[in-house]
Amino acid sequence: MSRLLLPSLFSISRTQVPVASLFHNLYKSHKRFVHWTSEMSQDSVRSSTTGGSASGARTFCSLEDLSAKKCVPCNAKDLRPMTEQSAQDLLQKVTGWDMANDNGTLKLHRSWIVKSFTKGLDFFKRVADIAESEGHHPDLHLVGWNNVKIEIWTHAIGGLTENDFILAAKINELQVEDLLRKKKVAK
Ligand SMILES: C[C@H](O)[C@H](O)[C@H]1CNC2=NC(N)=NC(=O)C2=N1
Repeated sequence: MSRLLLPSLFSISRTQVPVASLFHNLYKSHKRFVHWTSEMSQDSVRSSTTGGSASGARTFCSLEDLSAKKCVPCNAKDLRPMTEQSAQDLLQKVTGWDMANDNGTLKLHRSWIVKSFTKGLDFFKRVADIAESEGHHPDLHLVGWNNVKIEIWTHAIGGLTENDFILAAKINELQVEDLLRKKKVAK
C-alpha cells in the first residue's frame, strides 16, 4: 500500500509544483490585466474631461451630443481645468451661456427673468433634478425676486471641465417657457 501510495504522492507533489507555478503565473497575469483595464478606464476619463491634448483641445460634437453625455466624477485624480481657448470653443455649443473669469476661475453663467419668485424656485427645482442625476451642481441665484442667474464651474479643480458644458447643455434643454416672463415686444 505504502509503495503504491509513495509514487502517486510523489507524482502529485511533482505535478503540484507546476500547478502551483501555473496558479502563480495565472494570478500575475490576472493582476496585470486588472491594472491594464483600470489604466484604460482612467485614460477614457482623462480624454473625456480634459481633451486628448495638453491644451484640452478636442473636436467636440454638436450641442445635442453634449446634452446626451454624462458627467464624470469630479474627483478623478488627474482632472485639470480646461484652457480658456478650449472653453471658448465649447462655449459655441451652449447657446445663451457666457463665460467669466472670476479671480482666475473660469465660470459659465446665464440669466433668465421669471414670472415670479415662486416660478424662480420652480426653475431651480427643475435644474436641481438634472444636477442630482448628473452628480454635478450649479450655483443658483434668485435676486430681485424674479432674476435667475446660474453659474457653473467644477469646484473640485477650480475651473471648467467638460462636465460644466454638459450640465449647461442639459439645462438648455429644460422646458421652462411656462416659468419665464414674456419678452416685451418693442412697439
Ligand atoms: C465627489 C464630487 O467631487 C462631488 O460630489 C461633486 C458634487 N458636485 C459638484 N459640482 C460642481 N460644480 N463641482 C464639483 O466639483 C462637484 N463635485
